Amino acid sequence: MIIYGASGHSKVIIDIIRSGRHGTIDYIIDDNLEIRSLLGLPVLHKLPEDENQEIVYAIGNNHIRKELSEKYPVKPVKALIHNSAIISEYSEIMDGSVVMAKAVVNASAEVGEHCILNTSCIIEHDVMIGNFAHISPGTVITGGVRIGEGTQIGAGASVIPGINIGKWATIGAGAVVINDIPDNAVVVGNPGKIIKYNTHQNG
Ligand SMILES: CC(=O)SCCNC(=O)CCNC(=O)[C@H](O)C(C)(C)COP(=O)(O)OP(=O)(O)OC[C@H]1O[C@@H](n2cnc3c(N)ncnc32)[C@H](O)[C@@H]1OP(=O)(O)O
Repeated sequence: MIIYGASGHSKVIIDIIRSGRHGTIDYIIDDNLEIRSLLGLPVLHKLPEDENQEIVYAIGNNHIRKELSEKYPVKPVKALIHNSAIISEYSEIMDGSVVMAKAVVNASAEVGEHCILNTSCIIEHDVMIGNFAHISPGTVITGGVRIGEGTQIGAGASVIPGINIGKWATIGAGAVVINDIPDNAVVVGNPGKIIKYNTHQNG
């Protein structure tokens, strides 16, 4: 398979793949011509000509990950899951998503395409997560929470059961979300309060 992006995030994805079960990495692609290798892998600067080549978008920015996946509609990889993650057989994680070490996904959770479930996040039962969302390290997403497309939940944040969080919102690091959150809202603190709204540029 091919990794698109030679960033810190792609280093963690390399670790997922090397943790087992996912086959081999052919090479990495990046626009930056100065980057020639990453963690012992070659970095090339053009897309594969074979449309059947599987690709994972190793880009942390949710908007850019979406734009790339729409611009280059090559075959996304099946979800990449670190060997130490605990994933219920009754959950679903869609193509292109990545699940870092020690993440937990419980029964009846549904995770969309090209999501990031970062290190040690907890996705409880019946949670629904839209495409291109990023659930940062150490977060706790409790039962029945819904998270819209492109939303980022910051490191260490918690969301109480049954809350609906809209699309392209940002929940700050360490926030505790106790109310429904509209699209594009930026929320910080405990209890979580809206401080502003994302535009495409800052979100
Ligand atoms: C593997 C990895 O690294 S995954 C990466 C995980 N990334 C994260 O968890 C990052 C989450 N991002 C944050 O928490 C950011 O601070 C954001 C998105 C909430 C806000 O960022 P910005 O838009 O740059 O806001 P800015 O820094 O200007 O802060 C605005 C106000 O909110 C406050 N604030 C910002 N973040 C937080 C926070 N997490 N908790 C409490 N207050 C906060 C600031 O103190 C400031 O308050 P003031 O106006 O009274 O001075």
